[in-house]
Amino acid sequence: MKSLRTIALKEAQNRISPEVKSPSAKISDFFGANVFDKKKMRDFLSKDVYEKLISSINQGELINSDDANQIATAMKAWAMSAGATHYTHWFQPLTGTTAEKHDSFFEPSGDGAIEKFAGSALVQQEPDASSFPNGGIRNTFEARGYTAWDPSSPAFIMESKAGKTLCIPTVFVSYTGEALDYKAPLLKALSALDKAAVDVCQYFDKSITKVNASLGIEQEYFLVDESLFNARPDLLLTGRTLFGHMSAKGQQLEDHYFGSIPERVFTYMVDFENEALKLGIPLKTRHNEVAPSQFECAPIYEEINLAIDHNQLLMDLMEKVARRHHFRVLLHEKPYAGINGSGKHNNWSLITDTGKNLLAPGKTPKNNLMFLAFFVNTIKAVSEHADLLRASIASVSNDHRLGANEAPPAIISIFLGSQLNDVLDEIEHSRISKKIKEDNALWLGIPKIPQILLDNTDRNRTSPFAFTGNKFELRAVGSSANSSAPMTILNAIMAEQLVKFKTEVDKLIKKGDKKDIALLTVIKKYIKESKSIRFEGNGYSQEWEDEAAARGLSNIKTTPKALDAYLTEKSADLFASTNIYSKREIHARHEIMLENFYKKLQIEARVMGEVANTAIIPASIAYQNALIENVKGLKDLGIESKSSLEIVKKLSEHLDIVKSNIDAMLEERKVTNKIEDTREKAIAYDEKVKSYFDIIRYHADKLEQIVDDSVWPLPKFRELLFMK
Ligand SMILES: NC(=O)CC[C@H](N)C(=O)O
Repeated sequence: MKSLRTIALKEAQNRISPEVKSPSAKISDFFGANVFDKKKMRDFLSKDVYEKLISSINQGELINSDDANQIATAMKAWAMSAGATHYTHWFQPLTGTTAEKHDSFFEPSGDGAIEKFAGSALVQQEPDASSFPNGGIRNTFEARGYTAWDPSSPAFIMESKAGKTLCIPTVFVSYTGEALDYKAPLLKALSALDKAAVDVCQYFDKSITKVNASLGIEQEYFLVDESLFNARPDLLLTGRTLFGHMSAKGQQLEDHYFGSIPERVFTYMVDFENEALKLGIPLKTRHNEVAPSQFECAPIYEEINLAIDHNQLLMDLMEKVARRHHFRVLLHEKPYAGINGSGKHNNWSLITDTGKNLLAPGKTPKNNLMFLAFFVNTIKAVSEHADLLRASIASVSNDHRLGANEAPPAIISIFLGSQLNDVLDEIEHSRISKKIKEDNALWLGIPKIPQILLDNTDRNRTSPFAFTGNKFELRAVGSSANSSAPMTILNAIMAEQLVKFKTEVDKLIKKGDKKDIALLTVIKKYIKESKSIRFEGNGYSQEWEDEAAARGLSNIKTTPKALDAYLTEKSADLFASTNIYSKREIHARHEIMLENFYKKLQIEARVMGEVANTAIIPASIAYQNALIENVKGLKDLGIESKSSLEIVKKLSEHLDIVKSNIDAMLEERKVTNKIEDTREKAIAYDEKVKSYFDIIRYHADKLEQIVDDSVWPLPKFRELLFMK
């Protein structure tokens, strides 16, 4: 019988890409075609209701049930005119993926049938899905959960060959009102940030009434041929390779990054981009990434809630469209040990309703004071809550990625670039005279910030949080993550920080300081207090680990311990003051994250055992048997040959180590599974069960290098990485 690998290799060699036709040569012709956007709202709604909906989107005003009915009817009319038969609330439970439960518009009525979609069905639903992670919040006897419409993210139509579905973005909360998803806390953090930032903006510009966070998400991913993927149980079940010797050629020639995009991949990219563009996802960039078979796409930045919905939708689309091309997309942070992993770099900024980017240095010194206020408060916020930010990007898969191959280390630090570092140093050491009467004299005290910063594109890739000219880039986020987790924290800590800033500035003003002097005094104080978080050097070096320790910065390398930061008193104060998590909610989330962590390791350990026992060991023994025959045959002929015998012995050595460690790991799992406390269990999985992975893999990979290539059961790295 032919092995799955042999069949897969043959299939992978004969791929023909499906034909991809763009709806139009001009993207603007079809951009947002499947979105119930403002233009369509205007077409389908009365002027009065349209305006109410817009003010609900902008100001969060409530929509009454009559208006909700009208909006639902309009949405249904639009969706049906586009061919949709069903609708669903679309939400982001704590599984990490998106969730949907379709209902048809169709309803039997009297002697016929009608298509119906009531306002109540738009606004709220009760998915009878009691099996989402809830960390103990929902017992099965009170399993109700509600999805509630988020008007700030427009409804859209998901297309598939077999049908179309109207999707309504929603939050997901329990019967008792606790958040069970990623979106609800994010919206709360954004609202806290809006208020705090507007208050600070008032020092500079009274016309600002709203501040939105903006986000541009770079998405890295790997592609692998579907047949090869299916022949690797580890990829299929865990999203990463648990075995595999690195291919002789990997990324050492640096010939993949920004290289010419392979035709088959390009066709796939155009296909998913078209789907994304129709859904209003403003994709702009595509390129080869550093590792072989690794790629990246990036949209233009958007309001943050929308940007995150779009990224979640994009990941779903990328996976769906990949199947049409006989590809599988790997969103795992580290599918292949030894080469670059994948990140989801989050480019974050703050934008006012007057169109000003608060993290862009201004043209005039006055604008620069405003910039400095937001810039320095960001640094201060991160320095105060570095551990929580670290926790927010923690996951079992990101643990593999952090600290190597252009991914930042677990130590949170901020890279500013030399120019802005100099500016902050100058302010720190300047003397602010309280006697200054003339505003102009004060401006002399503020160093000039060059309007065009030096080219910042070649930035420090080892920094978790880097300033890039007019935004901060949180590079630590993993490629498979829902950005809401870190963005909820980033916006919440910024909100808390801005409130504190305002309190301090107001105090000085009350004492008689001029406003600008008060602002500068507090900014200067923060620069001093947050100095230890700033770092420009190589984040991978031992010197940095040592220096960071001396500075008192944490370096928590693994998830179960990093997650502790969610439960500190400092974090509890933050969650309470910004209203993003109740105690019950954060404990539930903490529990869910720990469970997710150990369950994924449990699956990996099982897959390792299974693949080693049923594929690697049998293939190695079969080859060994052939060699034994050979040794015997040679002996019969009176030929003295050492090489076959040596290989037989080597095989035995590696086989024994693989087998004994698989058995020992199984025993360790049995013990670990009995641990009741989730945190302890997660730590035991990490420190005990996982500690077997390396040794098992090392010897299995040695076997791969010895056993006859034609009988090796698993597609090899060179095939996974280079066949496309
Ligand atoms: N060139 C890059 O920016 C590589 C980034 C890297 N892939 C990461 O894990 O974040």
